[in-house]
Amino acid sequence: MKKLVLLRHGQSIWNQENRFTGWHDVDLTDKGREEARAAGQLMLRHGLRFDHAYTSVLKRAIRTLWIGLDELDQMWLPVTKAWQLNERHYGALTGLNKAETAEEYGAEQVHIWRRSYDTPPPALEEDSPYHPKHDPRYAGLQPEQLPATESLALTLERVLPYWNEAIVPTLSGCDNLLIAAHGNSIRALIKHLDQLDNESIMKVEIATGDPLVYELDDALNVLDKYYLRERD
Ligand SMILES: O=C(O)[C@@H](CO)OP(=O)(O)O
Repeated sequence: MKKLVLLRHGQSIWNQENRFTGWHDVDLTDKGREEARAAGQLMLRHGLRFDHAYTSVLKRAIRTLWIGLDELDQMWLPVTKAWQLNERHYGALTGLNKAETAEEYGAEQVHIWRRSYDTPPPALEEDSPYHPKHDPRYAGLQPEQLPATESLALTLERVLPYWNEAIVPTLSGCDNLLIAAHGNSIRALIKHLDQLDNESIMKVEIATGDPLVYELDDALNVLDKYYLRERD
């Protein structure tokens, strides 16, 4: 039996400030580091050790992974960083306060932007400093690969090919894999793994620093799924 653990990063500075974040590269708060440490300790207590780890190219996920692996004494682990595991791009909402945006546009509209399956937020202008074309970490990508906004559906369109082409071959050849990522890139993976329809995935929320375990057979069929804290 294989184990796949999905771990959302600990609280970030913009989570704390209640700002739309997406691809903006904001770090963890002290609380976020503590959440990452607690997640690592929880995995340690349950005897989890990994053969490989994946994360995004955003420091809140990378640092959560580092802290978790440090707790497991597995800092030596091979790690693959992939932009495809980034948070969904929040478009022109990036940096805005979520409560103030709800006051301006209405709670219903903001809920549609945040949780509808296929309605993306308004797109970023190309000259916005938040546009990924200005960020050297994406210099190797084609212009059409760089999002100016993303719905969950569009996020899935880049997460799923990466899952199939990169993660599945790795997972097929090992026992235990850790993915440290983001609320919406993890929701995209969950939609695929649990075969949820577009309606059901809207209700799925992912907490920070809360390891979610999938037990899989050799063909990567899901045998069981649980939050590790439920078994603590
Ligand atoms: O701001 C973001 O990038 C995400 C995750 O914090 O927010 P939401 O909860 O709206 O998906």
